[in-house]
Amino acid sequence: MTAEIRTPRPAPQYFLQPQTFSTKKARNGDTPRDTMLPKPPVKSAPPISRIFPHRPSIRKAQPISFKPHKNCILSPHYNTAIKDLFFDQCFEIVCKLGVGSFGEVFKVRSKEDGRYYAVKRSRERFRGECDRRRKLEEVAKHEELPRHPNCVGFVKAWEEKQHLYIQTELCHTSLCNFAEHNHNIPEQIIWNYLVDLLMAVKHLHDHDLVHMDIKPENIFISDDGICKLGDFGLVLDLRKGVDLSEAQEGDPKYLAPELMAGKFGKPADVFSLGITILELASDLDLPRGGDLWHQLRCGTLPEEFLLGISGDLKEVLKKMLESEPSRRATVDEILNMSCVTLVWKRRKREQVTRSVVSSGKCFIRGLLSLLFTLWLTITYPLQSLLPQHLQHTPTKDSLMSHPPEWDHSFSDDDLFDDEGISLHNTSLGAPLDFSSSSDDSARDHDGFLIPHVPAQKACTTPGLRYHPTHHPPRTYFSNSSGSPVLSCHDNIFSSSPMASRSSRRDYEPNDSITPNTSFHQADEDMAEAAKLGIEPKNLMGVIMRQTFLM
Ligand SMILES: Nc1ncnc2c1ncn2[C@@H]1O[C@H](COP(=O)(O)OP(=O)(O)OP(=O)(O)O)[C@@H](O)[C@H]1O
Repeated sequence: MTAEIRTPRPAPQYFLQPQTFSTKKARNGDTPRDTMLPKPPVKSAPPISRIFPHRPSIRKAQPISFKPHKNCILSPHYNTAIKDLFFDQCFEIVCKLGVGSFGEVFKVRSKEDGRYYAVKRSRERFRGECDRRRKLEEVAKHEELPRHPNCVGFVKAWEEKQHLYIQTELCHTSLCNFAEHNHNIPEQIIWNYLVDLLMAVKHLHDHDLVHMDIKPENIFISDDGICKLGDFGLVLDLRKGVDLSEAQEGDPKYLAPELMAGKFGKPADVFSLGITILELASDLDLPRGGDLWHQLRCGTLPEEFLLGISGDLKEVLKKMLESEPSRRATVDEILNMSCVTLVWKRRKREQVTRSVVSSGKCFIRGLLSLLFTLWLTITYPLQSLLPQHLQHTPTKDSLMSHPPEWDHSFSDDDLFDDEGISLHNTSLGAPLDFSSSSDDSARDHDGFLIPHVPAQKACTTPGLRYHPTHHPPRTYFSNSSGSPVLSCHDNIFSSSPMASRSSRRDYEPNDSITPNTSFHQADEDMAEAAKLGIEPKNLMGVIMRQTFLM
């Protein structure tokens, strides 16, 4: 028998490929970064009715929750007798935010609390019970994650007409969109985002959860510039033991090398975050495969990726992109690096300040509502003691059924009251005089009392002519968007913008008019009013209006 002569196997060589990365700036947004992800293949499945012949069709929206004691009422505003979808009944759709492989995401305004949210609606109907269960997994994973300021907050989920809806906190944009439209991002911002994301990943890892799909598309930026981790569809719960048949790896571009060998664990998130930050800092489209892809996973960071990046950031990136998972730094180790700790402490301070401010706002809102209720409780019984014609004080009910009308599309006319008084001219400085209020002519067309305002005190803006009539001047306060939102002295229940335009003003060209008075100004006005002894009724008007606006 002749021995088989074996020639040595050739050493592996990567195919030489044209470079698979380009600068984002060079593309200048002309071509999309990646083509839209393809829809999942539709296998020619038999109709659902044939697979589940006896499955009762669910017509109404069904809440989805995997928490045992969660209140399962979708919304008190939902009328199941109406054919309209729960989504249409309870939300106003503002715009479509984006489309992913799973679904379409809409910016919506909840009719229940008036706040804005993002609602993701699955693109395709459930293709059977298995498909439905798989999609609902995302809800279970999102729900089990404890809340954190650097993770996109989950609100609720429901299914209707074979579609899954997930309502979450609304963010300003995704990191992917941000990077597409912003080049040469200052390193300070990159440090901020890195630390925000490290805090999010730390939160997950502290709960033995692994995200498994960290990439710019799954990272969001809030209105106040905070980076938040989202899309928890692939999260692995290490406490439940990793079932490798269930585990799914994310986008190959951000994939940790050990995942190719089926080693799932926390270091994979560190690597994906490292690639994400490298992409942001270098402004390059990183490769999805090929030579460079392998180089990045062998611990070699090509110099061309690191141009213009500070030494500190390079060091952090090298630790995060270590090829061997056991040698790769953990999130805690990175957070403890002195250059990161500095930013971490600052971001934490900012976080605390933000939460104190928002708690303060909530507290003031609660206090003002309480004050208003107290005021109603005290004044309502007293009213019966007043002569009949003075008994017109609005009740809370009438307030709710006739909320103040805000005119957002205000013109020059709106900056002046009927008598030509600048609305900026805070006439709260003038003490109100109810002495003539017993006269019917001192009531407006709705029958509300109109206080008499002495002209000299009311008109303090030079260059404005004021013709005192029975109408009081107004003070407008602004909301954060700068829209005029309330007027103080005239009765809020009759503050129709149309009524305010009933007569023309006299306007001098050199009038210096500022359309709005800020809340800060409003506080000063209230203090001024208190000094001058303004009636509580008017103060309560101010308080109520502020309560509505907070
Ligand atoms: N909470 C949110 N706030 C603002 N915009 C959002 C929010 N969630 C999603 N979007 C926008 O919608 C787009 C699609 O969302 P998302 O990536 O979550 O969908 P998806 O179907 O889960 O995608 P994929 O599974 O492919 O990651 C995002 O790129 C983003 O622009």
